[in-house]
Amino acid sequence: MDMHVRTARVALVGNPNSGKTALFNALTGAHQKVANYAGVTVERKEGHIRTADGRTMSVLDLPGTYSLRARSPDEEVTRDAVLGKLAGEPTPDVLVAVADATNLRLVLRLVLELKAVGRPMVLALNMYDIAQRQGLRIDLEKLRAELGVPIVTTVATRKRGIDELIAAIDAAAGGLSATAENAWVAPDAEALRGKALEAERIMKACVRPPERPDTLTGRIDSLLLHPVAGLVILLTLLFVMFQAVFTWATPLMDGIEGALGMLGAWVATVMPDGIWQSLIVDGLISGVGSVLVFLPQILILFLFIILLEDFGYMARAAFLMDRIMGGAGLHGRAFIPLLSSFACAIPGVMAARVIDSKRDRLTTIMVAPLMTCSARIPVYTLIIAAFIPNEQVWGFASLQGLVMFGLYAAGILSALVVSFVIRKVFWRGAVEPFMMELPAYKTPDFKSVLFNLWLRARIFLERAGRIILPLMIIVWALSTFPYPPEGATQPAIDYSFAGMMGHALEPIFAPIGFNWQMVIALIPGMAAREVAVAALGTVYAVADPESATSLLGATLAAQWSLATGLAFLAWYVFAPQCVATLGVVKRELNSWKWMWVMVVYMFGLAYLAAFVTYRVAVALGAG
Ligand SMILES: Nc1nc2c(ncn2[C@@H]2O[C@H](COP(=O)(O)OP(=O)(O)OP(=O)(O)O)[C@@H](O)[C@H]2O)c(=O)[nH]1
Ligand SMILES: [Mg+2]
Repeated sequence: MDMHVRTARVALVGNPNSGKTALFNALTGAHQKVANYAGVTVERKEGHIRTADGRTMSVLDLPGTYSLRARSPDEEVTRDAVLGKLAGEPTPDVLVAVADATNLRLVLRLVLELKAVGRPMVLALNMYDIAQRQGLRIDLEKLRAELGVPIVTTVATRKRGIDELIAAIDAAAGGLSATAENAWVAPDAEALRGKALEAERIMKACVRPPERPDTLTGRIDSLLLHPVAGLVILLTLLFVMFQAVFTWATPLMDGIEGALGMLGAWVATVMPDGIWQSLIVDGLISGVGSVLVFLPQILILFLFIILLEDFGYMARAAFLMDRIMGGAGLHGRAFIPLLSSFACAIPGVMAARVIDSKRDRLTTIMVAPLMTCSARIPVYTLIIAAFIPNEQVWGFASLQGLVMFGLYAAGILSALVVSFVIRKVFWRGAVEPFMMELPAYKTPDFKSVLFNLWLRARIFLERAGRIILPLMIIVWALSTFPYPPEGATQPAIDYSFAGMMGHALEPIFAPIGFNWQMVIALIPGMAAREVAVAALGTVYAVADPESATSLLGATLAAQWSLATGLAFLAWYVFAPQCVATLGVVKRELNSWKWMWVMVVYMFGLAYLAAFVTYRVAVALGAG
């Protein structure tokens, strides 16, 4: 086959955290997730490069690996992609080995393994900016000669060396025969040792360490990883984060809330009273708007997370938590999936692919949805703002921020307890020690932080449009029709379909203090957690049109007892109210059984927690 007719296929292969995805984004203009810890990418992703003369090549971004002798599911993806064994996918024409230039020792061994595959190869020495800043001297000529592959230096985050890399890939693709067989056979321990020695020799011959070694990382680490000081710093950071979520966001939220209230009032004056006005004001503005208000808080939380990720702190936090997690029976690498679950359990469950042991992976997936995902933020903040007084405690901390902190802590603690129980009940055996490499500290890049934040905002807004909006139209319709009979004495909503459903299910939820309006909200809330907030907005707006233009929080504070509000919070720490997560759990574990185990145990915990909370609160006089 003529290589210049068919598009060449390129695969990016390298150690974890070497910048493969950053390079992929720079080459293709994609926006895949990049973060400063190992194991961010767990799936193959495809994109396209344009060469200088306008042809295209396809590129694969792959999970990081140290060897083609794959151990975990994500590493298998990389091995199979390199060897052309991935279903429906031809062997790549060119392998681009992506190396962290400051950490060549391990990647040289992988390069030697990749050479044995017998494909044309280019070595990208990425993070060259850091290598130069550290004063590391790499003899590129000698390295080229030793390895026998073309070498390009790159700085993926600044898009430096990208054109040169494309040219080198193009040149390597030009000279190949399309049918070359893969010469690779899985190396035995002996062969691997040989490769390691060879890599060591090349390393000595070509790389001279900096004259003044970098002591800053060591100095920062001795503080941040200190068993006592480190934990104090971690807790302080979390504390500041949750305080910020409440204090910084308030003015912005007030602004959005005010604007939505004005919009509703304006629509009410320009549209004639009646069904269309009710749909727009009660269904759309009150429903969807009650969720949109939470955008500032979500962005503040993500700003913290993105900054800490890029700086390289998250891997240190994992290191600090390792003893605690190990004690609870969690695998060291479970930290990454659990961390991702703070954004959303879906990427979290998928990230569990970095765990090689099947049982450890299952345990991690089973507890990942207990981490507080961002869809819970609207629920938590709505209820906290309505029921927890906006007071200072100890003179400096906001009580609302502390409650939020407590809810996050409850999620983490319950994940530890549940995984401990799974270990004790289902299987025993040693937990693998923590083996995550600590990345070098990096100053977060202003532009990419802003960009990541924008991506987050977009996800949130898209969910509001794609999931919440259509559901709110349904909730509105169910709460409006059928109309009450002549001479009805109760509010109209009592006679609607939603009212009937709510009243029918109310007895199940009465023991935990939920009223029928809440029951109605829980049903569409199965689609996604924040939908419950939107549904409450619509249900209360339909029930009392006067309240449509006032704040949902104020309505709830007037209608619910404190005990009910607290029980609702407790419910949301545990309830598995997200069909998308359940779908991903089913797919990743390839098992309906475990998905149902998750549904049952999480609803069980939710009911129990809400029950206890409600009863205790009532007993203390908050009923
Ligand atoms: N200074 C500097 N930072 C870089 C460079 N390339 C990547 N980074 C940063 O290095 C970190 C890791 O980058 P990723 O692209 O996520 O690494 P990866 O190889 O895809 O990692 P995995 O998917 O976990 O295997 C991120 O914080 C990037 O911003 C570079 O050339 N210079
Ligand atoms: Mg990646």
